[in-house]
Amino acid sequence: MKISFIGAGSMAEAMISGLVNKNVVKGEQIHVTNRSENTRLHFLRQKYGVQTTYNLQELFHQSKIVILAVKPKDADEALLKVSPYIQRDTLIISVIAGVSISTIENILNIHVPIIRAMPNTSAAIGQSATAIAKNAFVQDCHLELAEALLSAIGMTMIVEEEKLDAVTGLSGSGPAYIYYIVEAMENSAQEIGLESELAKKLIVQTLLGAAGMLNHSNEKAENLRIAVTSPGGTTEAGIRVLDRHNVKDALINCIKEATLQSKRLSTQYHR
Ligand SMILES: NC(=O)C1=CN([C@@H]2O[C@H](COP(=O)(O)OP(=O)(O)OC[C@H]3O[C@@H](n4cnc5c(N)ncnc54)[C@H](O)[C@@H]3O)[C@@H](O)[C@H]2O)C=CC1
Ligand SMILES: O=C(O)[C@@H]1CCC=N1
Repeated sequence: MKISFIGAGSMAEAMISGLVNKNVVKGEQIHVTNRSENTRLHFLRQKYGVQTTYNLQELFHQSKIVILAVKPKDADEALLKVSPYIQRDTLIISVIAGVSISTIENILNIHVPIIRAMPNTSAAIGQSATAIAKNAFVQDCHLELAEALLSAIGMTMIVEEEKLDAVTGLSGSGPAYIYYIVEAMENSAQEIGLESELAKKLIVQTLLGAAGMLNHSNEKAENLRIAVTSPGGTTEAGIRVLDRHNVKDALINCIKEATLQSKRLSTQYHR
């Protein structure tokens, strides 16, 4: 099976890394192109053994799956460029945020199966939370193919396309919110007198443990938080500061704003 990537940035690399490291396909079965940065293609070739080219005919020849991984602003140009090479039985998987299936259909102007997916960068270690939506030309065999591929980079769920803006705001961007919190934890470590290496280990295990608790216990996050918070204790003192700064509201607004931005992009790039 040959898989072609249009776009060779962070998301493409996360997916390539997940696919190759989980042995779903060999590196040489993956073909990659980007706009013009040959050094980036060279890097991916060296690291994952993928094939790279700027010859689109070669890229698409016998390619069963084409993964679109360019930025929303470049979608129009990239789709126009590749449209002459798309065959009716090519499965298109787009991870482009905020570009609707109908926009892709309108630009490609050919009846092809299209799956719009919203993964996140944890795909690199097989831990993406991915939601997918499909167009009318997607048959069971295409869905099976997409799920087999995407399950190698994490968990996949099928949703209505209208939910993908919210998915983008919540879990597509989600890793960044967590890293933002970790940055704050790392910064504080210095000030409270913990060396960065020790702090990093403690932080990462704390995240893994909390994620494991959320995954394996039947308790809601709120109850798990309450269980940590002894009356008159340290957590209570810390969380009081978060509440004073309305951090929960800020996070809620952050996710709503990211969702809105996905909707704005959909309008901006609608064709
Ligand atoms: N980075 C992330 O966490 C996630 C990103 N996405 C989506 O994935 C897409 C890619 O994001 P990143 O990898 O972060 O972007 P990036 O900027 O790292 O990579 C974009 C790639 O597209 C290539 N490109 C641009 N125009 C092109 C053209 N006309 N023909 C061929 N290649 C072209 C660039 O050369 C570059 O390799 C975006 O649409 C983003 O919304 C989706 C989920 C998560
Ligand atoms: O920031 C972005 O636009 C992309 C989509 C989800 C994560 N990164």
